[in-house]
Amino acid sequence: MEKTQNGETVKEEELKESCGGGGGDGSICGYDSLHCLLKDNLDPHIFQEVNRLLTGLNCGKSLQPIALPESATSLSLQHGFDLQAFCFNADKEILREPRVVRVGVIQNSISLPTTVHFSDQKKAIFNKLKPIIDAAGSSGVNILCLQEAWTMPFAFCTREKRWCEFAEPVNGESTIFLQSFALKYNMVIISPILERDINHGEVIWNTAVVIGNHGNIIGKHRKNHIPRVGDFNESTYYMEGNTGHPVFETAFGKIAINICYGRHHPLNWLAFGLNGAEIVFNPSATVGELSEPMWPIEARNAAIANNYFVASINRVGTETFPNPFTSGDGKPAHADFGHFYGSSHISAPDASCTPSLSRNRDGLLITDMDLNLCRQVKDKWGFRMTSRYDLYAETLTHYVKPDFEPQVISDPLLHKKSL
Ligand SMILES: NC(=O)NCCC(=O)O
Repeated sequence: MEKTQNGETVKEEELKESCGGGGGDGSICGYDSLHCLLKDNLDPHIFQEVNRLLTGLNCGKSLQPIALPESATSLSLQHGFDLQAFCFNADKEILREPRVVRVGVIQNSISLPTTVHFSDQKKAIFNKLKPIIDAAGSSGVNILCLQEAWTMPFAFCTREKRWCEFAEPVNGESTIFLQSFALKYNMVIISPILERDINHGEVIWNTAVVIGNHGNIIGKHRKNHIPRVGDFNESTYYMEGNTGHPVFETAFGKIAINICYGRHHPLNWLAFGLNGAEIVFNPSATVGELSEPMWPIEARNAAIANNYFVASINRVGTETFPNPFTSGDGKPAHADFGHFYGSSHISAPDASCTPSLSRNRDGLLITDMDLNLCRQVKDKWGFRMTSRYDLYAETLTHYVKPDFEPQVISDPLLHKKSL
């Protein structure tokens, strides 16, 4: 039997080949994303309704795409990266002007096999990113964020210490590389790297460096929560961060970075919100088998609960390592981490969200966001006002004490034998 796929007729067997998440090419049944799959296969009026439920409405409408300059679209065609752009509006206010900021996020696969010389691997990633950053810059992006540990393969599954050689100081090679783009395009750039802290015994951290639009280093944030799940053996390499929950006040708004696994921790999201973040970036590296059903939910929920925008970024592709490793689950040793499913997207405080970038291709997602929306949603829903922080402060104060006992009221009849 034959079916339609991306507008073309294909055999049903071929379609099945690329389904099931783990399907050969990493696509979703041959489609870049769930959004593309639904759009191509549903009647337009049914798709409109499904889309309303899946991605919400912003100021009463589905998100509108933005037209980008030809310089950006031609770079995406020439280099084969997904390029999408949308606009989040806010209501017009009487006293405040709109505060529209253009935000970009980049997802990418590594560029060379993990067996080649480390400096060649790093250089190849730099070269791959150049045209994507140029597309962002020439589109007028104000704040750009790259994916977690973007300079390297996500080698932490191996537990081999040699990958520590990818670590660099905050003012190292990758920062110098990005500073020139920040200056050229008047753009704030968030650069998540494996950091080596030279002044403190050469300790390694998982860090996001915030580069200002003048090419200056504004500061850094270190990943607060380190995964101990599946093949994410990151605690072998670095410790929980010691930078708290900083919000960086930039020329384009107040931003924060919640690095990858931190997205599973609602208090982590809350703390960035309490410090006044308007946009929280979540640079990540995660694989389909582990987290894909959680991916569209957690970021969106954080945006809603904390009245800020969330930009979620995940790398793409399957990375294979020289030596097989085990997952400690009794299954055979293997040499790849599984498929990093991309699907970067942006969520707004009003529960609307963009479609995702591709599941298997590099991509640049650009959104205009009117930051006035954050306060408008606060005023409408009153989450901050009704939050009862004093109540929870008390609960947590008790909980962290060694003599804490859970507040449980048992039914006195629970253990009585029935007559
Ligand atoms: N990089 C990272 O923290 N990954 C953990 C896996 C997950 O949170 O999905």
